Amino acid sequence: MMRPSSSMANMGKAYGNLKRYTPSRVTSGGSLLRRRASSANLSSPSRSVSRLSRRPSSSMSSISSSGSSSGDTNNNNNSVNYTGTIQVAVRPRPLQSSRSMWMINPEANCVYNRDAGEFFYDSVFTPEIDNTTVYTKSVEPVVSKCLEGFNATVFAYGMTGSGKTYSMQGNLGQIGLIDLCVKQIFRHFDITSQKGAQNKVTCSYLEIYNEKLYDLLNPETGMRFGRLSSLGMHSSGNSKEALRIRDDPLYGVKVVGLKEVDVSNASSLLRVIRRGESLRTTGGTDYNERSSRSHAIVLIHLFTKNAPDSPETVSTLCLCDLAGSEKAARQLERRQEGSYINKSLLALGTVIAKLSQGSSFHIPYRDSKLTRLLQPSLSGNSIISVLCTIHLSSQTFGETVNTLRFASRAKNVAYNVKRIQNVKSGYADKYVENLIKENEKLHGEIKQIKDEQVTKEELPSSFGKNKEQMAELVAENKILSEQLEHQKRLNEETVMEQVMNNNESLQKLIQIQIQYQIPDSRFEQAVLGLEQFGKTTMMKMEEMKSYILHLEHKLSEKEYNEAMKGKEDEEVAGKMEIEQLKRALKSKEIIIKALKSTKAMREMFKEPRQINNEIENRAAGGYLKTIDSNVQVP
Ligand SMILES: Nc1ncnc2c1ncn2[C@@H]1O[C@H](COP(=O)(O)OP(=O)(O)OP(=O)(O)O)[C@@H](O)[C@H]1O
Repeated sequence: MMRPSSSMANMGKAYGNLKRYTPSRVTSGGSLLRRRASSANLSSPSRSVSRLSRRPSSSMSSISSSGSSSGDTNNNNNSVNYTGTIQVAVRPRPLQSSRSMWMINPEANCVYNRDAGEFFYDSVFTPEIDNTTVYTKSVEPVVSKCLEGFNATVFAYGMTGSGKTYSMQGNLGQIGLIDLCVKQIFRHFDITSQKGAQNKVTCSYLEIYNEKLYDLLNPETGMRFGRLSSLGMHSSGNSKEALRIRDDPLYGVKVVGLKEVDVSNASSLLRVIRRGESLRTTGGTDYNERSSRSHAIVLIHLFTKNAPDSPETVSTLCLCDLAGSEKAARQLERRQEGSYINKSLLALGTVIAKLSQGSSFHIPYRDSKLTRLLQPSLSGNSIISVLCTIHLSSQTFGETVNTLRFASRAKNVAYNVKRIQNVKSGYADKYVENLIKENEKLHGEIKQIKDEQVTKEELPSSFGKNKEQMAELVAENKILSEQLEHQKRLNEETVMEQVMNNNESLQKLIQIQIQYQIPDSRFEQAVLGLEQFGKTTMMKMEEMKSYILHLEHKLSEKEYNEAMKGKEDEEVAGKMEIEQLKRALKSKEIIIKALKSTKAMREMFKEPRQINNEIENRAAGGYLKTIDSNVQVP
C-alpha cells in the first residue's frame, strides 16, 4: 500500500503548489513514429491516407495555437490536412476528505505522486474547476476545428465514479461538455448563416452495452426499453435491438440501421440528446450510485456550405462518455457488465499503446466494439481530445496510476486529418462509384457465403449419410457373410450325416468281415478311407469349435450388438446357429467315437488278417503280397 510522505500530508490543500519537477518517467517524448492505418471516419467521407507520421513537437500539440495545416499533396484544392497529437487533459474529482495522495499543478500541467512519479499533460485541472473551464481549454478548440470541416472526437476516460458523466453531461447546476459543444456549434452556425452559409446538422446516439450496440434514438427500442425499465427490468439490455457494425467504403465504419435525426437548432439537438441519455443503461455500483454501464457515443454530423455554389464541407463530432473501469462488483449483473467494460477499455488501452509506440504491425481495433467504432478516429482521421478523470484518494491509487498511464500513451498518438469538401462534380460520382463497388463486393460475398453454406450444409451431411449407409452395409455384409458361412457348415453337416450313415454301414460290414474272416481288399481301402475321413472331420470339428467361440465372442461384443440392433431375429438366428453347431459338434464327436471304434476294429481285423496272410502265404504263396503292396498306410 502506498503511504503518503509527511510532506504530502496536506496535499489536499496543495493543488497548484508544486514548483519543481524532474523529468517524467511516464510521459514520453515526441520522437515516436506511428503508422497511420488506412482510415475513414465513422460518419464522414473516407480519407485513406496511409503513411508514417512523427509525433509533432510540443509546439504542434496544441490545436488552438499550433495545429498545422498544410496543402494537400493530391493537388485537390478542396482538401487540407491538419496534423497533431491527441490532446490530453486530466481532471481530478473533488475529494471528500482533505487528504490526497497526489499533487496537482495546473500551471505546469503536472500530476505528481512520490511513488508513481510525475505525469505531464496538455491540461491538468484542479478538482474545483468547473465544466466550462474544462471545455474552454480542452474541447472548444477541437470543436472549432470540426466547424472548419475536420472530424473531431472527444472522449472521457477514467475509473468508475471519477466524474466522466459529470463532465460530459453535467448535472443540474453544471452544464456538461456535450451541451457546451452544441451551443458552440449553433452559435457558429447562427453567425455564418447570417453571412449566407447553409448549414445542416444531424445527430445519432448509441450505446455499447455488454459488447452490443443499441440505438438510443430509436423510438421503438426506446419505448420497449422504457416499459421494461418501469418494470424494473431495464438493466438486462437483452430486450433491446442490437445493431451491427460494418465496413463502409465511404465512411470506413458504419453502424447499420443507426437512426440519424435532423436538428435545426441547439435546443432541438439537446432534446434529442436528452432523450438518448434517458435510455442509457445505468446502475448502482460500490463507487457510483448511478454508474454508466455502457459506453455512450453521440455523433453530430455537420454539413456546411458557405455559399450556394461553394463546396459542402462534411465533418463529424464524436462525443464519447465511456463507462468506467472497475473492480469486481458484488452483484452478478454488475460484475458481468464490469467485465465487458473492462475488456473493452483494455482493448482501447492496447490500441492506444500500439499507436503510441508507432507500431506498424496489426492494430487490434476489432478486439472490441468500442475500438471498432472508434477505429476511424483513432487511426488518425480525427482530431482527438481526451479528458481523463481521476480520483485522488489512496483507495483508488492503482486505478489512478492506470488512468494516468493511459493518458500519457494517448498523448503520443498522432493524427493527420484531412478536410474534404464535397465538390459537386466528382464527389457524387465518386460516392455512386463507391456504392456500386461496395454493392458488387457484397454480392460477391453473399454468393461466396451461400456457396460455402451449400458446401458446409450439403456435402458434409450427404457425406455423413453415406458414412452411415456405409457402416450399415458393412454390418449387413458381415451378417450375410456369417450366414453364408453358417449355410456352408450346415451343408457340410448334411454331408457328414450321410457319411455317418455310410460309416455305420461300413462298421457293420467290418463286423461281418471280422466275424467271417473274409479277406477282401475293398475292406482295407474302405477302412483307410474312413481313417482319412476321420482326420478331416477332426480338423473341421476343431475349426467349428473355434468358430462357435468366435460367434459367442462376437455376440457379446458391443459393436456387433449395435450392428444387430433392431435385428433381434438375426440375433436369435445367431443363437440358433450356435445351438445347431453345438449339436453338429456332438454328432461329430459321435462320428469320432465311431471312427475310433472302427480303427480299433481295424486293428483287430489286421491281426487275424496277418495271421490269415501267413497261413495263406504259406498255402498259396504271395497271393496277398500283391494286395499289401498296393495298400498305402497313411
Ligand atoms: N468534478 C466534480 N465536481 C463535483 N462532483 C463531481 C465531480 N466529478 C464527479 N462528481 C460527482 O461524483 C459522482 C460520480 O460521478 P460520475 O457519475 O460522473 O462518474 P463516472 O466517472 O461517470 O462514473 P461511471 O463510470 O460509474 O459512470 C456524481 O455524483 C458526480 O456528481
